[in-house]
Amino acid sequence: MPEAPKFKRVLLKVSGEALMGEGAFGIDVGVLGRIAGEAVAAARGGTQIAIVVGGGNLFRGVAGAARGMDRARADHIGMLATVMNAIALAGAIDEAGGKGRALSAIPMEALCGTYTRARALECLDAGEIVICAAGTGNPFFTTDSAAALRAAELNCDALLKGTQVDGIYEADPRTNPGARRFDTLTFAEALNRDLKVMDTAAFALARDNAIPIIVFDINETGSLDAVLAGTGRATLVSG
Ligand SMILES: Nc1ncnc2c1ncn2[C@@H]1O[C@H](COP(=O)(O)OP(=O)(O)OP(=O)(O)O)[C@@H](O)[C@H]1O
Ligand SMILES: O=c1ccn([C@@H]2O[C@H](COP(=O)(O)O)[C@@H](O)[C@H]2O)c(=O)[nH]1
Repeated sequence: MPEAPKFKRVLLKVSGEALMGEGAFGIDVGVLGRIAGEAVAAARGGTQIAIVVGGGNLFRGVAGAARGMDRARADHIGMLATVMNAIALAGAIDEAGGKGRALSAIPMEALCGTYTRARALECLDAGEIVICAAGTGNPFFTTDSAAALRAAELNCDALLKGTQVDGIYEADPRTNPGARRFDTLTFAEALNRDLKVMDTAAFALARDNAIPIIVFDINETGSLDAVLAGTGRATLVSG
């Protein structure tokens, strides 16, 4: 008999930047297909998957604001970037043999469904992979906060942050190659150390709702499967 999945339902945060692959901008269709395939395999294994996708491969509001744009408008553009990624990911999931359902926090019915909690839960229970687009639907937030929010309201067992690094370090490992990596952290430690891998609002929301966060490298083939099996290289934030 196959082993019961460790998690019944998870929220997977897919880094926008990861979708660039080796490129400097945009979507690498090969990377998109691999991530979609891994999500479909996980869903077939019995874990319900809701995804929040970032937009860092296309546009970040803070970058627009730094160049003189109004921050709220820049964030609107950033949220649209996440919708583009969500539509692409839903298509790749369909091509991988699953059913991808993009639901946007900002209604745009010609392109995808509108996110409501009830609709997302209905789709998840029907075995679909739900991609929550447009973040929280509000400027001045990030998709990490959106991931924590959706994880809480969809009663997810864990928030899996699939990013560009294989866990949380004492400082950004991409600019501090000597930084020490943590296998586990408490929420208090993560917040007190002001680790920049995820924003404070996201850590706090996950802590307040007792949702463990697992940070792992989504660029690594098979990493999602390993994390779901509890064997992957990752940092677990809990407590
Ligand atoms: N203490 C730290 N430990 C690990 N990574 C860190 C740390 N501080 C900063 N980082 C950086 O944070 C990045 C992840 O943050 P961020 O959420 O902005 O990007 P992302 O996951 O690629 O999402 P997106 O591209 O969608 O915005 C990592 O790739 C890493 O370089
Ligand atoms: O709730 C949200 C989520 C995101 N944004 C904007 O989108 C971009 C892309 O998201 P990342 O988390 O950086 O990948 C973000 O920079 C914001 O500009 C938002 O406004 N509200």
